[in-house]
Amino acid sequence: MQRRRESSMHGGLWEFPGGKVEAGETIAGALVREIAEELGIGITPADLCQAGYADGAHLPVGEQSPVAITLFACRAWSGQPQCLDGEEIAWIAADALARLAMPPLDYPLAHQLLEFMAKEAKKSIAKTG
Ligand SMILES: Nc1nc2c([nH]c(=O)n2[C@H]2C[C@H](O)[C@@H](COP(=O)(O)OP(=O)(O)OP(=O)(O)O)O2)c(=O)[nH]1
Repeated sequence: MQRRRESSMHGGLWEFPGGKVEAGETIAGALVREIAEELGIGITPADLCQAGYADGAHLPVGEQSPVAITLFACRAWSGQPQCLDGEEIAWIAADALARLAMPPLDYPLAHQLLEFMAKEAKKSIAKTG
C-alpha cells in the first residue's frame, strides 16, 4: 500500500498504488506505467488479473464521487518496490487493510481483494488436492 502525499487530495491516507488512465492507454497499460513511476518496479499486463472494481455506486448517497477504480492483482514483478511518489509504502496483510485510514473507494476494493484471494486459494487447493 502507498500513503498519499500530505499535500494531495485525500492526503496522508493509504491507497492501492496506481493512478489515472491517460488518453490512448488501456487500463492495464496505465497501471504498468503508474507502477513504474510510483514504485520503480516492472510489471506486464500478462501478470495482471482483475480483483475488484469500485465507483460512486459503492458509496452512500451524498458522498458519491465521479472516480471509478479497477483493482488488479499482480503475480510477478521485477525489481524492489521503492517509494518514489507517496509519503511511504508498506506491505499490509489483506485482512488488515480495512483498519487503515483510506479514501472511500479503497474500502470496498479491500473487501473485494479478500474475496478474490479466498477464491484463488480455493482454486489452488482444488488443483493440488
Ligand atoms: N484511491 C482513491 N482515489 C480517489 C478516491 N476518490 C477520489 O476522488 N480519488 C482521487 C484522488 C486522486 O485525485 C485520483 C487518483 O489518481 P492518482 O492516484 O493518479 O492521484 P493524483 O491525482 O494525486 O496523482 P497524479 O495524477 O498527480 O499522478 O482519484 C478514492 O476513493 N480512492
